[in-house]
Amino acid sequence: MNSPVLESKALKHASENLVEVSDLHFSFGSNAVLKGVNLAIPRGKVVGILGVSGCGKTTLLRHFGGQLRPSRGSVTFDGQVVHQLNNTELYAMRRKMGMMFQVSGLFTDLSVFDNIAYPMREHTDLPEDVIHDLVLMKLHAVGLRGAHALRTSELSGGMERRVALARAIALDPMLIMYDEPFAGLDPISLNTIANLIRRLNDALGLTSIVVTYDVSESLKVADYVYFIHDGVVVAEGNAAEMVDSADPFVHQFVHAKPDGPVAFQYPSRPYAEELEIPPAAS
Ligand SMILES: Nc1ncnc2c1ncn2[C@@H]1O[C@H](COP(=O)(O)OP(=O)(O)OP(=O)(O)O)[C@@H](O)[C@H]1O
Repeated sequence: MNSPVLESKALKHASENLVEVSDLHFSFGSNAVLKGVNLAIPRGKVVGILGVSGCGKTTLLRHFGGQLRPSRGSVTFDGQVVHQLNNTELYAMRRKMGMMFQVSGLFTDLSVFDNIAYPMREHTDLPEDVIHDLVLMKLHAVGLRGAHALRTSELSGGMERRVALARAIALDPMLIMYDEPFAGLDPISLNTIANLIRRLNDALGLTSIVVTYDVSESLKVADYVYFIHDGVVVAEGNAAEMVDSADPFVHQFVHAKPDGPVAFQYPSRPYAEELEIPPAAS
């Protein structure tokens, strides 16, 4: 039996992490995407989840919100095992999570104001005058209070993403998940989004997960990063540890080397065999 000291340490550890992923497995048909992911997201931190395109980052995020069900292992959010929740519990849990995707998903026929007000009107009984003030506060936080009357078609890509960010924090979530928040942005907008991720996390007491293939940006904003490759976590650490890491995978990724553990060449037969060159006579 565990000693009380060990037990209390284990409990303390559990409560320090808002999300815990344990031995997570998931396949799309015969395509095994997650093959035993283990990671923890501590409360109050910005955590980066990095990996090449197609390595399963989005699939992992979809387990956090319970949109996908693991074939083995589990995701625990705020002490609750996500795949064990019933629909009502799942719905309540999702209200504690905000999401911002690469594609903003804003309603194009609504104004900026109404896009932010939408989740408040849908999920709360707040009176309109309170919603009005809250929407302006959320827009102010992303620097776009003055843009509240614009239609989303009038926004630049960077502004659109900031509106999506304001909407993601509309219901004061505990956790905010960003899926490729930097993709396709010009350098200034990219910096703005990166700064906002950090500032909002700290000012609002959030926990943030940034899923991306953009190593340099994520190392600037994240307290801690995990590298995913071939369905498992292959490296983890803080930004400084990752920059100095001698691990071949991390080195390739951080220094953007075209070849390394992630091969430039798609797997193939030996060149000589393919070109049908006969072996040299001995
Ligand atoms: N709905 C789906 N049905 C079948 N296969 C899928 C589905 N969604 C993703 N996949 C496959 O699962 C694997 C992981 O995809 P996923 O989108 O999670 O990767 P990712 O790391 O987020 O990539 P990206 O950075 O390009 O978005 C890929 O091989 C992809 O083709």
